[in-house]
Amino acid sequence: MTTYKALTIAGSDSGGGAGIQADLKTFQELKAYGMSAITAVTAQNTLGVQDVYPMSVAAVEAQIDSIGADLGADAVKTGMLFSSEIIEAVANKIKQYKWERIVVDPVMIAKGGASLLQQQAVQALKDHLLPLAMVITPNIPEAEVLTDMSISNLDERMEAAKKLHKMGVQHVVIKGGHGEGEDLVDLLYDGQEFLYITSKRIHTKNTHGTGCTFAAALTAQLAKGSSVRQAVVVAKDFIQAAIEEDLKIGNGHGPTNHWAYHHRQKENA
Ligand SMILES: Nc1ncnc2c1ncn2[C@@H]1O[C@H](COP(=O)(O)OP(=O)(O)O)[C@@H](O)[C@H]1O
Ligand SMILES: Cc1ncc(COP(=O)(O)OP(=O)(O)O)c(N)n1
Repeated sequence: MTTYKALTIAGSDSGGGAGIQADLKTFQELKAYGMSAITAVTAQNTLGVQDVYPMSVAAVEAQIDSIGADLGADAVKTGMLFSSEIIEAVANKIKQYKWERIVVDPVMIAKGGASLLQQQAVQALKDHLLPLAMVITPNIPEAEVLTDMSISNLDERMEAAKKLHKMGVQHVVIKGGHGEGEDLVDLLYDGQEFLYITSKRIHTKNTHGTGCTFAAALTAQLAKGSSVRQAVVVAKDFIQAAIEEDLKIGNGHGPTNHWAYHHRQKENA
């Protein structure tokens, strides 16, 4: 049996709904072996982010080296990177280990408004990491910051996807959670065609960590050899199940249910 390996380079969420914790749970549910390099520790729960403790660049590099020198990775996801120094170090390590299946989730601001990326680090993301990305998965506000345009309809989202593709990203997924209306569209652009992945909006406040979970599912599928298009479809099914069967824990925006997708697969088998 081949073991497929997925690495997440991201921040830790003590509440377990987003960040490294969401990524590792998702990798496990999709049968990819999960590994991590922690860029920052957040004190966080369903009510918000209480504190952020960034790791040193040396600590981030050392974790990646431990993995690169021994286990290797079939796909890599980046999440909260916090500073331009960490972004540059991560980009250099990705190049050093010649990792190619890279999913960049350009995490900027948590649901409660806490900043997870310093403002001055946006340029470093564009200069150093986007050209290495097989897929980038911004939500609408993140796509607006990266493209310096405002996005209020699907046409503008398509224009933003083209701009991001021109920055060197191979595939762009602009997620639709922050859009308007009952129909929710995640948009995939591969440089030639657009694919619209649609679903009904689920009315719940328990959406903490949806972006991390979606990108982690995508990464797990890429680690197993899926095409980007197939991986996005599975990731959408994974997050849909995780939101539909939310856990109703905590007093704020609760986490999604990372075992719901697998549970459904077993029930339908
Ligand atoms: N209320 C919802 N109902 C159904 N799917 C949702 C809902 N909110 C988010 N999603 C899905 O979760 C994923 C993350 O979306 P989004 O909220 O845009 O990103 P982020 O969590 O990074 O802000 C996307 O696949 C999106 O379609
Ligand atoms: C440590 C950490 N990383 C990323 C996020 C953002 O997660 P996301 O999936 O975008 O979900 P919300 O925070 O917007 O609910 C985070 N909160 N913490």
